[in-house]
Amino acid sequence: MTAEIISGKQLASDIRGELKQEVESLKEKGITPGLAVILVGEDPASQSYVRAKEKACAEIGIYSDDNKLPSDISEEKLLSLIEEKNNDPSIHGILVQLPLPKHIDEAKVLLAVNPDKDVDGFHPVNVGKLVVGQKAFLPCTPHGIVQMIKRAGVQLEGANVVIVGRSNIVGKPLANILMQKSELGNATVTVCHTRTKDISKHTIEADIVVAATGFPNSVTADMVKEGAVVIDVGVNRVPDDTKKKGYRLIGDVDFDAVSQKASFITPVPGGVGPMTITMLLYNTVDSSKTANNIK
Ligand SMILES: Nc1nc2c(c(=O)[nH]1)N[C@@H](CN(C=O)c1ccc(C(=O)N[C@@H](CCC(=O)O)C(=O)O)cc1)CN2
Repeated sequence: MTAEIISGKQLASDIRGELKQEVESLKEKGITPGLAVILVGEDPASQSYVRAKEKACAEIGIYSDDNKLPSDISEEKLLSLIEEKNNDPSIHGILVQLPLPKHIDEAKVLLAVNPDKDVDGFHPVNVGKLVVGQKAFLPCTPHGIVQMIKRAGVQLEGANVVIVGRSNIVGKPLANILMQKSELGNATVTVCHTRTKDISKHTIEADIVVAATGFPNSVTADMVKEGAVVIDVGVNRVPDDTKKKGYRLIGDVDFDAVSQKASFITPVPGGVGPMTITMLLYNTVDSSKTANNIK
């Protein structure tokens, strides 16, 4: 079997087209969705994600308020910038790019964002709402993954999903979305992690495998069953002198071998990554509508 590729790039472009139209009609009502983007430090990957987010905002007409802070900024100054954005009515979404430098307490920073502007869905209030099945901002990567699975026509209801990775950004929220009694859920979910005794024992039974380990080739062909759907969340930079940037990107999945066995697979680049940014745009537009009592 050769897997069908689920193109996150294509799906992202379709959804961004829909969002662009929605933003145009909001603007006719005098509403411009606004996103505050906060980047601390000079991590090259974070800089590139933030640039991509700002570009995506510009493309669909969202106002992006760009805040680049030095890596040695104090926690106090960062918290006061967040407070300023919490109180700014032109801002409907606030995102603090992660990871933060070691001297800043990430939990404290995420707690400082007004939950109503928390378009990353990382505030404990939104995390809690998701767990108990209340309406909340869904974290962007998990939401993007679920949209890719659904729009590929893959049945989630009753599916056995195995997520490899238990991060707060991907593994845990994805498990919670997929467990919901909703159209985005009704799956049976297993989360594997570094202390799982035999990861293959779980993945080999899965209808859908999500690899979010942060390590290249951590999901191999012998770990997945024939016809499984495989979603690759990894973005790993591998040195490559033949590339202009000096590296190439690979995921967490052994793509060539696994795509000979899977029914659907996501590529890296061009898979989950572009959907992460798209769902951020979606949450920002949604937040601007909620702030203006528009359904
Ligand atoms: N505040 C947040 N911080 C982080 C998040 C997040 O959702 N919110 N997620 C990740 C990084 N991330 C978004 O911020 C992200 C990762 C990857 C991509 C992406 O488009 N990847 C491309 C390749 C891009 C490249 O050339 O490097 C792809 O996979 O095709 C977008 C966003 C951690 N931090």
